[in-house]
Amino acid sequence: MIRVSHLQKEFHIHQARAGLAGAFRDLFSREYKTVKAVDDISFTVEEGEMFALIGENGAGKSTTIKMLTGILTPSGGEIVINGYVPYRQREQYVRSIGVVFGQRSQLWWDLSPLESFRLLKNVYKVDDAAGERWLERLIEELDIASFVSQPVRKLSLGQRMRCEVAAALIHKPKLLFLDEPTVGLDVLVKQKIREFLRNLNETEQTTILLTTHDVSDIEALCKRVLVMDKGRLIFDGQLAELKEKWGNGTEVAFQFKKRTAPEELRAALGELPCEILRDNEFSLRVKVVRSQDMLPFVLSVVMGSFEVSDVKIKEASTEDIVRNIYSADGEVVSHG
Ligand SMILES: Nc1ncnc2c1ncn2[C@@H]1O[C@H](COP(=O)(O)OP(=O)(O)OP(=O)(O)O)[C@@H](O)[C@H]1O
Repeated sequence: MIRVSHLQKEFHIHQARAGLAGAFRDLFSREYKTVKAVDDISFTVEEGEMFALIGENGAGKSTTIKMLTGILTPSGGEIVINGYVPYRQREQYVRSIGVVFGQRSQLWWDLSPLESFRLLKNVYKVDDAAGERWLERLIEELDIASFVSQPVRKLSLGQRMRCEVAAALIHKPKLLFLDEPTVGLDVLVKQKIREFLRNLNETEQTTILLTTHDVSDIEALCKRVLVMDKGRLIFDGQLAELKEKWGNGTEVAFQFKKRTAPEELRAALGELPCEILRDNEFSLRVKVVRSQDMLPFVLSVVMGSFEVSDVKIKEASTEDIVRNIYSADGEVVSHG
């Protein structure tokens, strides 16, 4: 459905010189700096995938989405989506996609969402019985019936966002882009929107790409995650893999029936690359990095060699991982 190869976008930014003399010189010759907002990224997406594009502020997510939706023309590389090149065949292409940009509305401020939906139906030429049934389904599943006839300016952010999602889907696109769809929303509205998106993906096979700063959006919706940093794609894979790669690993806390020294545990585990931490004489923690391979081994060795009264396994949360991806100074921690 989506094929992106060696995509690039550069911006040329005018750099103002300092002081009055600098401003005077700027009148005659301007200095420009080039910013590589998107720097040679490639990925493909199959129909029906639901995935997240994440990265810290300025990583290049919005620029990427703008190129994918045909708003910006790339400086280099190629994008083919559904057989279209977005920035070249913009008019036909936008009929096949839906877009929700958190900060930009598709709804007319002084009209009710319902009136906006009817106008959009005309624009997209889906003003038939099937289009009407689809709209009714959107209204029901997004639970917006009680306020869909009020002017948009009177709606709360959560109500408006649900209407925005309906507006983006009026023409039943096969591909939906969402840029920060849950930012600023309360937990219940977030849940409603997520449930709706999950169901849409399952029943209609809609391909969904979202950018988000909210880690719980990813946990709830996406198996696949793309991580951008300084314009480059630094990770493309399953959420579970991301946890393995950037998580601090998994920690297993053992409570022993008898006093047990870390050295005894080390002797039992041999050369296994793991860290052993001591809480007290009866409890030790084992930290493993590649948990999928290591964890069963650690459990069987320790349980087989010692008398254990309790075991607790603590996996890194996605929140921890995202925090780990960006170290305190915003640099990406290198993991090979
Ligand atoms: N129109 C523009 N002109 C000049 N520079 C731009 C423009 N748009 C983006 N940039 C620069 O490109 C880089 C990537 O920005 P982009 O908005 O794509 O990042 P982002 O990952 O979406 O960040 P955020 O999470 O803050 O939205 C930044 O350095 C930004 O300053």
